Amino acid sequence: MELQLALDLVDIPEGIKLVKEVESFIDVVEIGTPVVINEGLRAVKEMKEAFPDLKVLADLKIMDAAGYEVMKASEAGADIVTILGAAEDMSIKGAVEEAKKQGKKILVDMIAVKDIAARAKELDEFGVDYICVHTGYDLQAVGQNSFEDLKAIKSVVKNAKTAVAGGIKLETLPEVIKAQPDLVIVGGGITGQADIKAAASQMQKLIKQG
Ligand SMILES: O=C(CO)[C@H](O)[C@H](O)COP(=O)(O)O
Repeated sequence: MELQLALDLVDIPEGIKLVKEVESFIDVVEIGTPVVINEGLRAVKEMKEAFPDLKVLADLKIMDAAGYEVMKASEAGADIVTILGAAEDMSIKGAVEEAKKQGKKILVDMIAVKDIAARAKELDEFGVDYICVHTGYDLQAVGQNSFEDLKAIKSVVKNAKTAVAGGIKLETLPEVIKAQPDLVIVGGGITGQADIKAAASQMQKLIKQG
């Protein structure tokens, strides 16, 4: 099980400063969608240059023109690129094909997908690398989480790794770990804490205990 730190509400210098503090506790650093919108793929490039040993995920949430966008994110240094599970099958296949060509990985974000289990089964057959259940900020605000969706994809996915994101905190991490995802994605649960280092370190400890 790996830990991914999601950076959503920072600029590039703030992001790099933050990662310096928690570098040894995380496996993947995510350049979140708002950061890509504000800073462009330059954020991916500068993060990879600053931390060549960390995997960098570009959270592009691709919906169309997937091959091209995966190519651009890969050129910027991304190791993993995200596409939406709601995208057309052709787009998902295009993303997988380009990622394979570039030696990169595709993570499918299942945000807003209604029949999670059925779509996860299809995506798994397309050869995606990760399938991620995700409760976005708007549904977190009304008290939702992704624990049941994680169990649902775990029961159907045979090849892809599974991931979970959306409002995970130190207190809820044990319940997430029980479902045994391959990748746990945490943003505010680390970046919003008074002691960022302690939060990341405690999370890594729980994840390592499995
Ligand atoms: O992709 C995202 C929002 O669309 C976030 O990066 C993801 O939800 C993790 O952040 P948090 O733990 O703060 O919810």
